[in-house]
Amino acid sequence: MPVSDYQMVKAWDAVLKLSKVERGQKVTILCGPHTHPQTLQTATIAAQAAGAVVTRIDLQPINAEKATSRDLMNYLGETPLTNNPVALAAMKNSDIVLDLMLLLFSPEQMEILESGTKILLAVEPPEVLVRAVPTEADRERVLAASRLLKSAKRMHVTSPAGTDVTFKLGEFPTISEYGFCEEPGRWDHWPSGFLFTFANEGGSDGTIVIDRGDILLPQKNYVSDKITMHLREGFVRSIEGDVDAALLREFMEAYNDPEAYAIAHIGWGMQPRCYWHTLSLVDREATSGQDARAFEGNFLFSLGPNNEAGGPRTTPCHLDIPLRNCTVKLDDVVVVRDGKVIDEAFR
Ligand SMILES: O=c1ccc(O)c[nH]1
Repeated sequence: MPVSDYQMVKAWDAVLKLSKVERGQKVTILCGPHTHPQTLQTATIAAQAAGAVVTRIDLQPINAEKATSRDLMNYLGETPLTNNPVALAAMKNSDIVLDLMLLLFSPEQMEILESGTKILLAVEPPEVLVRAVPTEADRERVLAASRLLKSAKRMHVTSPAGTDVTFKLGEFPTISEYGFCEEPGRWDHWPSGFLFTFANEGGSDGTIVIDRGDILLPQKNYVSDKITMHLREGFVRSIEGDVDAALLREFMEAYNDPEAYAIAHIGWGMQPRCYWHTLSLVDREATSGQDARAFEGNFLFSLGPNNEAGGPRTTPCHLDIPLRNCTVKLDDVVVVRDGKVIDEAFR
């Protein structure tokens, strides 16, 4: 559904207020040729209305020859900010960067955050952004769940499709995403509403079955036949199935990088305003798939880089795979049962 400029400005007003953008603060808007013009224009208006000093930095895209699609998360790590000290200095001297370009998982992003600058990623189209404007209640609920995840030593995930996988936890921090940045040095992604940690190095073992209807990102498709992954000591050792499995194998082989098969972040979705079904309604290239990452009750696992959490892996191959109908246990507490979040577990 089309979004009016007025409605999008109001959405940015809410997000900037939740992110504590105050009069006189420095807001830098990072964009590129793929940035949605309405998102850019309304972000600029809302930042000015908040009394901020607004700078727009427009960077040219890179990696076209390396990626196999135009999806923003098809090739991670190197970004247009790599080897650009001018733009990096501007962002390290800002209070908040509104990232309408996508820096995700880049060393430069880490450097900007370490300087105390906040970064809010927002690359979904306006109709998704206004549907999932974040709230304080989202933050409270995700943080309640993250307190449990932070203390867990083991995650066990099962499903009727045949998933039975165990992850050892504790080496890496827990990352909460609720759509705004209220603290210096915080990164978040609007829309979101999910949380994850990273499995201990070498600490993932078992079987993951990607069932019919589960989603592959950045492919942004619902798999039509089961894909079975066998994991041992933190790496996917085999990917079995029919055409979907063959497509996934070739996608990963194209990176020619053994780190692409490493388990990365693992967690679950808690956003009731994001849905499993929306990917069936949109042009795949119009979204980065945040509905799929955030929908309530998914089990989301990823493969590839773990530098975001301080790990050693920076492979550009990054897969996010949300599964339905899973049961997720932390130590002996069930936090998701058959695809339904158990809020009582966090109280
Ligand atoms: O918001 C995001 C997007 C991708 C990802 O892997 C994590 N969080």
